[in-house]
Amino acid sequence: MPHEDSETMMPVCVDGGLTPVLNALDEKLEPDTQITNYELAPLNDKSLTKVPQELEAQSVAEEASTDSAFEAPEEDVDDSDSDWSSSTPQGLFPEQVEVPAYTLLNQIGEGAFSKVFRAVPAAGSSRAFLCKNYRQLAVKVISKKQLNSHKNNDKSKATTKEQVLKEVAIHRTVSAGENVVSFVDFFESEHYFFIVQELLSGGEIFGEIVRLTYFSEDLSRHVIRQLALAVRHMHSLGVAHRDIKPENLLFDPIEFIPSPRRVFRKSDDPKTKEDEGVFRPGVGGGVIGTVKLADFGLSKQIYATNTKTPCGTVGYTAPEVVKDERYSTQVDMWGIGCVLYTMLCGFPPFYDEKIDVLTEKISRGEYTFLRPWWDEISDGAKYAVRRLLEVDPGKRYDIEEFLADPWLNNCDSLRTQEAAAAAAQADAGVDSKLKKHKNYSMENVHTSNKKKKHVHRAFKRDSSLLYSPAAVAMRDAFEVNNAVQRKEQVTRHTSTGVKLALLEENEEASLENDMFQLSINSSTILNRRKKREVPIAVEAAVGE
Ligand SMILES: Nc1ncnc2c1ncn2[C@@H]1O[C@H](COP(=O)(O)OP(=O)(O)OP(=O)(O)O)[C@@H](O)[C@H]1O
Repeated sequence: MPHEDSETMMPVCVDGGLTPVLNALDEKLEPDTQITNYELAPLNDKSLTKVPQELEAQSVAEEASTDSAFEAPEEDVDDSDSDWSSSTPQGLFPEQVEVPAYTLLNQIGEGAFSKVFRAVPAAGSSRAFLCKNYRQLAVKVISKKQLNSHKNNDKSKATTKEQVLKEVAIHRTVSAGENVVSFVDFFESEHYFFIVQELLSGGEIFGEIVRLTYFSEDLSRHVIRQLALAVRHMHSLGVAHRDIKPENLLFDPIEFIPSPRRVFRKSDDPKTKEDEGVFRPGVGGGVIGTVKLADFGLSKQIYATNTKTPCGTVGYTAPEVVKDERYSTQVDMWGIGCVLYTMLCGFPPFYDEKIDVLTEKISRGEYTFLRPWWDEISDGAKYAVRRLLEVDPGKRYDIEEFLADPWLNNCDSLRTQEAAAAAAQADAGVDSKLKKHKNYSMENVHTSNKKKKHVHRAFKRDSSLLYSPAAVAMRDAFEVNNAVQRKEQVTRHTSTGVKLALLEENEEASLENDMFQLSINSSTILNRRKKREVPIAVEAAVGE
């Protein structure tokens, strides 16, 4: 039942909102315990099947003495030198001491306050049962010290913990979506928060765009459709992701099958353009199979699904407010448009070295289908991009409209001969189709099921590509773009006089941060990047 408090007009989250979940999480916090294990009641079918109730039974602190019916994962075969397949830790990580339930194998990603590790449930631990469903996992480790050093007053400290809990609550809420990275586990230790998720071993779609410079229409459609399905799931639950970008799209790799006949666009340099490989309808193209949406750090519940009432606004349910709230999810449609544009041509729709100019271009929706890069891209694809990059959120495609778009529903076309040949090759046996790709170190990864000896691939990408000036510029463009979109949403609320009760404190803080980032108008992206702490490799690349 919705909780209404029309007298006080206090922002109380309605039934189905996240506040009850957060409160429940908060009550579980025991400040004096070294490791806090949150009891997370499953919120969806997927987490029910993948995170059984045993998860709640034991404290992670009890690991050493736990005598569980642990079925040790079978050893991998011939994978000792592989980053993505080895079950041997590739170092002793300081974080490991505080997470005995999982064995951290190697670091695979990094965020502003976090590191992400490939991991396995520790033998004999209370999480060992997870081996049945997950051969490997991704453990996001958020450093409390780094979080807190970002802010310097007590109120903000509380806010940052709240932000982490909110990310967890939202991730759990949306985790059942087919194309959403599954949530597995969450707990806190003295120095860290740990968010455990399913592992997508291909890494980020971002890396593939950089490597291939652009995707064919077939491959773009394959990726964007899966992103759209993830977004539909989130929107159906009243949640907006608000940070859609190629870095937050992860994929499971498939075997690479080289194109028997390369087709180049006139803007390509045949000497340097990487082969995308054969596209197989229903499977994927290049090395990209299943695609899933990750990172719910900026996600927000917009409305409760049962009432469609704006979340956090009680006693204020005028139709225009509800309409406006629903428009909030339209931020994601803009994000989908930017990702689609970028995949099709290899560069983002909005870019300028000066942030104030870039901000202006984004606000006005000023982009073009630049020649010669867009010359050979179909009108159907351009139409879809146009409908997504519509400045007025009311006119912009919503998720259902996009999923019905003719171009998106064009059957995965072309190259049927190649697809048939690929299928024949696949039938001929696994080993014969393993092809060496020059930009990858390819490793065979054997699953724990020795009977099937199913082989899939893990890839090590040439990381220098990820810090090339073009790659850094693309990252920056998405970062600024998403911040502008979030800001526009709030500005629209304010200017239409709509009550901003939905802006919780932590969101105001992040908004301020966005505003700060965008208010340094005279900065160029280059200067701004230098002001932040960035990896040395980025600086080096920029300095070239
Ligand atoms: N489930 C996963 N499987 C594989 N890799 C992952 C997974 N989750 C995260 N990563 C890798 O770690 C990176 C950082 O993760 P994530 O985006 O969740 O961290 P973050 O702290 O929210 O980052 P940011 O500061 O950019 O928002 C991802 O971009 C990805 O490369």
